[in-house]
Amino acid sequence: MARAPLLRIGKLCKSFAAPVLTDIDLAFDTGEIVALTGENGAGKSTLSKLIAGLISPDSGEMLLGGERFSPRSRVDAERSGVRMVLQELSLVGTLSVAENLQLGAIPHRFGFIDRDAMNARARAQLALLGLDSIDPELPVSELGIGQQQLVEIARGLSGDVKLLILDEPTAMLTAREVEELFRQLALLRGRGVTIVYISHRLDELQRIADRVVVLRDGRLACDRAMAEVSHDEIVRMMVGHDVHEDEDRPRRASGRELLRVANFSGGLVRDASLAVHAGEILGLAGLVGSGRTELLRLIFGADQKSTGDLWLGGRPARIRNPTDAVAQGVGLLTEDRKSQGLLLGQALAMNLTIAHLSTVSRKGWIDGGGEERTAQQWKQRLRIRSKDSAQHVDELSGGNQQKVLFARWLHRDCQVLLLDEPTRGVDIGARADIYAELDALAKAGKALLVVSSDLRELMTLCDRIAVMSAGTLVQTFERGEWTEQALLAAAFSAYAQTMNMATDKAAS
Ligand SMILES: Nc1ncnc2c1ncn2[C@@H]1O[C@H](COP(=O)(O)OP(=O)(O)OP(=O)(O)O)[C@@H](O)[C@H]1O
Repeated sequence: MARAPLLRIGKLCKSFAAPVLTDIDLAFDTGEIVALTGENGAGKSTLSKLIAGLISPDSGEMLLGGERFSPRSRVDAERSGVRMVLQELSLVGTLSVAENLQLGAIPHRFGFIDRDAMNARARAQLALLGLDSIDPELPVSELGIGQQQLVEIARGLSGDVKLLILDEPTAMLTAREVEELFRQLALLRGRGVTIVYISHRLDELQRIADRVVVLRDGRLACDRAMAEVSHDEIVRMMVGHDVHEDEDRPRRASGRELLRVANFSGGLVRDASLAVHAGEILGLAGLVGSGRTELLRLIFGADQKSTGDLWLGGRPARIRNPTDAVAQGVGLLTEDRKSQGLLLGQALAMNLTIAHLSTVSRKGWIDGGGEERTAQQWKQRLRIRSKDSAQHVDELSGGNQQKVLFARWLHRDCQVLLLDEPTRGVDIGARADIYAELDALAKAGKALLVVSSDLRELMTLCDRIAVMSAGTLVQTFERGEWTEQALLAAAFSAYAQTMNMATDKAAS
């Protein structure tokens, strides 16, 4: 007799202003990894939030282990063994790793926090993901962003977990951390945990998942064994057409120098020098934590440099803060869209135009009609999905939020654009759209400096790639010169040197 699935979903529907999920029928078996994918705004997070009790369906039903399952809150779902790790980090930076792991259930003894018990429990939780090297007493803010993401996942593993939903879990992880996560997920599957894995990275899905579920416009477009479907078929089911990315195009012709930095130091960054010319895209590769984001922030004036000189358009310039940067034609698309970029409680239109208010205001007053026309134009051009341009950005899907930030800087029409992980959380079709926009910007004579953890992305987009390692710019490659292996070797080089020095010292 066939075993009943762990979770069965029948005719599930959810609308906000418009239908977001329609008649979803699905079943998840015990101990399988299911890939959940689809375009930005297709309804993946909404489906997961329904399962995890964060929101309630309008109609339809769920059965968990054969019993009716209608969680009224996240805690309610967690009591039944259903947990979700959200796309955005929700850790409290000032609290320790252990405190974050046990928020809401911190052990007490004689009325005082029992730190030994708390740290011991935290160590056991971290060990579940092979994170034995993380000190549970460290404040979370002192961990790199990849490690914070892993702590967030470890938190999802506390208690008795039957079903674990991971929303874009690898967006901020290094290749090594991804491997470790995959190893641990395979172990969890072996122990009978069902894992729903949401991602736009199809290569990862193909490696890890047993089954693939594709949502398209809130409906089920595919539910098949992963081994039966090809990469191209999944893309077609997601976006409705083929998507091609061209890694072999020639180098763009570049013009005069628009940005030069010399001997920049500050934070992690040491003595960094580079130049970007009109019409070219310079990539910044390196491991997570190598100082790429920090370098962009120093250039933009978001962090203060200790040394360094800067030239814009060939002239010496000073950028003391982001306002200075924007006034001088320099924009920064941030990696952490929630804390550093988006105005969450504000309308999409406002978020789009905030960096260039003079285009939508007259005599100091916002021209509502102009703002609306501008917003419509960008919505169409980047295919941003929202009810209307008054919708608050926190109601948009993650990928659509990213497109709003990108549109903001396109609208600002900067001469120099710094982009940190520009396609994070963006679906495959939209990614190709963003590549085309970046290409058009370069062809229009802008200078672009792009940080990405995805080497294939840099190899597709860039004319040159500079590699950072442990805070230093170690090598720059021209298009045609690089290989994936050479870029990786450069990214590891400064760490390898430090290790060799430490080994030599220990030996002598
Ligand atoms: N609280 C809300 N209020 C109004 N609309 C919402 C709300 N939450 C989600 N939506 C809408 O539901 C649709 C589906 O969003 P959802 O976040 O589920 O998409 P997704 O497939 O997870 O996208 P992504 O890949 O970008 O994360 C979007 O159009 C979004 O604007």
